This record gives sequence, C-alpha cells and structure tokens, in this order.
Amino acid sequence: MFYPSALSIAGSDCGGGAGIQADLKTFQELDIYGMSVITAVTAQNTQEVKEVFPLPLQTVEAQLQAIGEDFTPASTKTGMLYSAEIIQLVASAIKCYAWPQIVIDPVMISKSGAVLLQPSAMDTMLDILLPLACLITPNIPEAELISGIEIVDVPSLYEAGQRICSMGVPHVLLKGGHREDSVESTDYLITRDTYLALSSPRIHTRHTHGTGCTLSAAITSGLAKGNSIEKAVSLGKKFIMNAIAYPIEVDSRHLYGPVNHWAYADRGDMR
Ligand SMILES: Nc1ncnc2c1ncn2[C@@H]1O[C@H](COP(=O)(O)OP(=O)(O)O)[C@@H](O)[C@H]1O
Ligand SMILES: Cc1ncc(COP(=O)(O)O)c(N)n1
Repeated sequence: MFYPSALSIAGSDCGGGAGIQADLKTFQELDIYGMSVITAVTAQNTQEVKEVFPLPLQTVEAQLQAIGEDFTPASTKTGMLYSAEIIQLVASAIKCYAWPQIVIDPVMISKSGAVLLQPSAMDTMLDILLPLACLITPNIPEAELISGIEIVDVPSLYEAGQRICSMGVPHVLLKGGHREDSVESTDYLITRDTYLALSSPRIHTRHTHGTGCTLSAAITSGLAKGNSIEKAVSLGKKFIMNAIAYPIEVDSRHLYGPVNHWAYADRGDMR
C-alpha cells in the first residue's frame, strides 16, 4: 500500500497564496505527498500580478518526464497553464504515463485581473485536456467563457454546467464564489443529468486570494485518498470554507489576502 500522492501542474505565485504554493500547502495539510510541475513563474503579491514568465517548453517537458519516469501520482490537478503549447505537453504526459484522476482548475484571470491563460489557448484546453479529466472546477466567469452561456440564475448555471459536460468531462464543479449578491456561497456539482448543491455561508472578507487553487487541491487530495468525486468535493468545500472563515493576517497592506491553509475545524474528518 503506497502513501497517497498528488501532482499539481500550475504556475508559481511568489506571494504564496495561490498557484503551486497554495496547492503544496493544501496537500501537506491533508497528509498527501505533494509534487509539482511549474508551468510559469509569476511575480505577484496580494495586490497585483506584476509579471508572468512562462517557462520554456523544454523546462516544462523535462519536469513532466522526471515525474512520469519515477512516480504515478494518485491524482493530478492543473492550474495556470498559460499557453496552448504548454497544454499540449501536459495532455501528452497525462496520456503517455496514464496518470489517473485529473482535475482541471481552468485558471484564466487572477482576482487582481491578470491574464493567466492566453485567450487563444482556451480551445486547446477544451479539445485535448478536458476529455482527459474526471472533474473541471470553473468559477462563474470561466464557465460562461467555456460554455458560451451567460449565467444569471440557477437554471442558466445548470445549463452552462451541462454544456461543459457535453464537451467530454463527466463532472463540473461550478463555483459560486463570484455571486456577491447571495448570502450563501453555493457551488454546484453537475453531471449530464444530475446536480448537487453545496452551500456554505458567504463570508465578507478580503481574504480570497487562492480560493479556487486551494479548493481544487483539497479535492485532488480527497481523490488521492480513494474518495468518490462527490465525497472529495464535499471535503474540499469544507476545507475552503474554514480556510476563508479563519483568515490569517500576514501583513496589513494586503488587498486580496491569503486564505488560511491550516484552519479547518474537524481534522479527523478531513484526514
Ligand atoms: N466570500 C466567500 N465566502 C465563502 N465562500 C467563498 C467566498 N468566496 C469564494 N468562496 C468559495 O471558495 C471557492 C472558490 O470559489 P471562487 O472564488 O468562485 O473561485 P476562483 O478562486 O476560481 O475564482 C468556492 O468553494 C466558493 O464557494
Ligand atoms: C500562479 C497563479 N495561479 C492561480 C492564480 C489564481 O488565483 P486568484 O484568482 O485567487 O488570483 C494566481 N493568482 N496565480
């Protein structure tokens, strides 16, 4: 019996709140052996993404190969992939090494407004990466772009989720964090013919940097431990709820402050 392991293929956030850093902190907190393939280095803090440096393709490919030749992660998540060329490398590695349980967090634009996926790369993501995944976790703006459906209420949200399922992925977790008018923050786990609503109280906070990364890493951790998608998503929702509800003040200058990666209440249940 091997120790559960997970891989994050994502960008680096030197400020430590999102990207690879958020993923590895989450894996560690959930007792998962974490690995990383870095696609891009960003110079960012809680206020802005100052610069994006996509890594040379050879550098990304070498990392994928090094992992593939020596490990089989029990589950893998993708975050910031930036370009069509990087997406092609990632999809090839997933197929070549037969990595199971792929979760796509289709990171496109940061909370501070920076482009983390070139618009021209979206079709490549949908055509070649999406069909390899068991779950995709778009926020509302991402789901609108992917599905072409404007989300104004629950029926249109459900329709957008089903449209994304019809593109070749069995589960869509459509996250409700951007619905600021609501008293609850509800995420919807959508399949071609069902949906499950997962609600938590909406918290008024500046600490939302890295929420999507942290949630998808927590779900990926749950999958690595052998949970079903439904159970892994519900554990992930619990993890992010606590990480938002009990924020840490690292510095008073923060704009979109980080979440708290070690703040969940019921550790026994998560582990
Ligand atoms: N203010 C908030 N209060 C409670 N939960 C939130 C809040 N903002 C986001 N969430 C939760 O954080 C997770 C990430 O959601 P979201 O912010 O929509 O994603 P992203 O970071 O990709 O934009 C979801 O589970 C969402 O419900
Ligand atoms: C490297 C990297 N990956 C993902 C995000 C998205 O996180 P957020 O939407 O909270 O800014 C980010 N800012 N940086």
